[in-house]
Amino acid sequence: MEADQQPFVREQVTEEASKRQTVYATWKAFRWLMSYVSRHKGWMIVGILSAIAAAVIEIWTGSLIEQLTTQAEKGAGPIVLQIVYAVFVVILIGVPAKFFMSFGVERSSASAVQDVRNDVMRHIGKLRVSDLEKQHSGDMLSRINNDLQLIQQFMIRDFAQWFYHPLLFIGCFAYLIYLQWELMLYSLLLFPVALLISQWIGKQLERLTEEAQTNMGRMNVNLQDTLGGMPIVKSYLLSGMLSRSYQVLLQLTAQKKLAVKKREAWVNPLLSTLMISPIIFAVSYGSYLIYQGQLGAGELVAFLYLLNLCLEPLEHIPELITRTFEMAGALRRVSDIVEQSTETENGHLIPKANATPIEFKNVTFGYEDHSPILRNVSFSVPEGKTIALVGASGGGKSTVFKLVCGFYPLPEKSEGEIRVFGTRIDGADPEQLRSHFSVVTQDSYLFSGTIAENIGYGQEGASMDAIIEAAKVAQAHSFIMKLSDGYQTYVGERGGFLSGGQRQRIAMARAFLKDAPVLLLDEPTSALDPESESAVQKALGVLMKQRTTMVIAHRLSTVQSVDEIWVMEQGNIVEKGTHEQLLGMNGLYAQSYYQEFTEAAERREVAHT
Ligand SMILES: Nc1ncnc2c1ncn2[C@@H]1O[C@H](COP(=O)(O)OP(=O)(O)OP(=O)(O)O)[C@@H](O)[C@H]1O
Repeated sequence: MEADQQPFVREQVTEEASKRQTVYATWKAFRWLMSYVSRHKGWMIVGILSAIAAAVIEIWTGSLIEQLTTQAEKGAGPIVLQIVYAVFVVILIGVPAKFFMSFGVERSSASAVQDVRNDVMRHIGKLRVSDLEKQHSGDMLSRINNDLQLIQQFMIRDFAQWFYHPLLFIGCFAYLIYLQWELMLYSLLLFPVALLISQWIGKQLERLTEEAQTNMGRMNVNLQDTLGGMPIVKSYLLSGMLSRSYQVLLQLTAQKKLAVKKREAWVNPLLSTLMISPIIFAVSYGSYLIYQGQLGAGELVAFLYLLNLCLEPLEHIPELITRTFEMAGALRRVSDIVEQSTETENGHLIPKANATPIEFKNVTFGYEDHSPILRNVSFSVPEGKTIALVGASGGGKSTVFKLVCGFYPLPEKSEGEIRVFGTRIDGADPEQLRSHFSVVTQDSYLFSGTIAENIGYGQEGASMDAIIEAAKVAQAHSFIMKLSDGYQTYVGERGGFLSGGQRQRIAMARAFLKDAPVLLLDEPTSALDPESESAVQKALGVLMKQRTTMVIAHRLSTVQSVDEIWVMEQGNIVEKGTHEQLLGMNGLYAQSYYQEFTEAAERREVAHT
């Protein structure tokens, strides 16, 4: 029996622990948000003080009305008139108080949320590539757009109400207790029930909203995949499948949102009814007291006015609680982003004179701890030389580049080290590190914008002359000039309006402009037709001159003239030498070379027949 109960107990314990974690995460996220609000505390203080003033003015008006009815009952005409004037004056003072309550909090909250957006974006820019690769950009977008929108709405619409309504309630409540404590307590008989219901529902709404927001993130992921991979989606007839999964997510999100609305729909009328109950109780019991001669009719009128004031916040507070719970879920999802650790920024990477540009010493690395991709790799790339990395797919060639650029750190307990210009790169400033490299990959990324802008990204503030010069060296100038808008031609999303060869030459021009001492080329010509390839090869030849270069290549014919070729096999460098030396070794390189040579000859023969 005890053994049977154990899993149940364990489940309860983990549920308790996860609840505690959620509460802690919410509290931390809220403190994080408040740190932004405190940067704009001037207007926030104006807003909060005005909220307090507005609440005090409301209570003051109630107290004047109570005096008014009492004096009217006594027949004190002149005093009554004075009180009526006083009521008007106090009401007029209340108008600016309410304006500054809304405006002060809105102004400070809007600025705070703007800072949050900026900081979240900056933080994303500093996240580790290794962590970013594990998340989908669509989900990230959803957090930045949908979740931050929810937080913004809460801050602007609801935050000030948290100062105004509770204070109004406490003030009115205390005053009513002072006036007629017995009548007040009878009136509020059913009130705790309303508060309990709204708190219970609030928690459900928080959970449902978080689930709906998570689903919206997934919908974004789906949408981005569909739009981003449209040619593949269409050619593999995937649009039906993708739209079905979008529909499922949409339905799930709609269900969650409907569940939120359903709860609100039945709880709000119930709460409104419970809200009116104090008035009904007060009128009934108050009439009885008048009948008993213990209360004047005027006193009851004043009591009802103040009770109504007291109920106004109680009508809003449950709604405020539910919206706060809704916002808490979104806040946790946004603050999750800034909780993720960023790349180190403290170290410096200052090139030492005559130091080797790239050096690996006993580097063992795996994306997962248990399966190494590189095994005890050591090498150094001499200054001004060109080294080609070749080998079978999956051997770890691109991983070498990712490590050199510091995208993935070596494990802490690793005995290996990577040095760039003599300095260990772990702990080095990532921007300083990457300033030493120009990277050109197989599918170079072009940003939405013009050709000039895309080349200009190579060097901040580059002049148009420098951009044109770089394009000329990259063999791109002549095709750019043939385009209707020349350098101002819009390249489309990811450079979709240009051909593969044109995109590569623009990427090459960008690399020229960067003018970094080391070139990392990851199969820059493998996706090109022979004509584009020869143009890109020509550009590469100029780019590589007097620079240290590492080039990854699949086709061995493209790297025969480099200074040295290194063959990678299952995470090791197994052969090193010039093209001739490697052929002489008659090893893996020679086998691959002759196979490629034979295949090319066969293809030529087929083409001739
Ligand atoms: N981000 C990643 N997370 C997990 N595993 C990865 C990641 N990137 C690469 N790998 C794995 O590491 C191994 C080496 O990949 P790498 O890209 O370095 O090989 P490669 O020699 O450049 O291959 P190719 O010539 O096909 O580009 C592969 O088994 C690959 O699946």
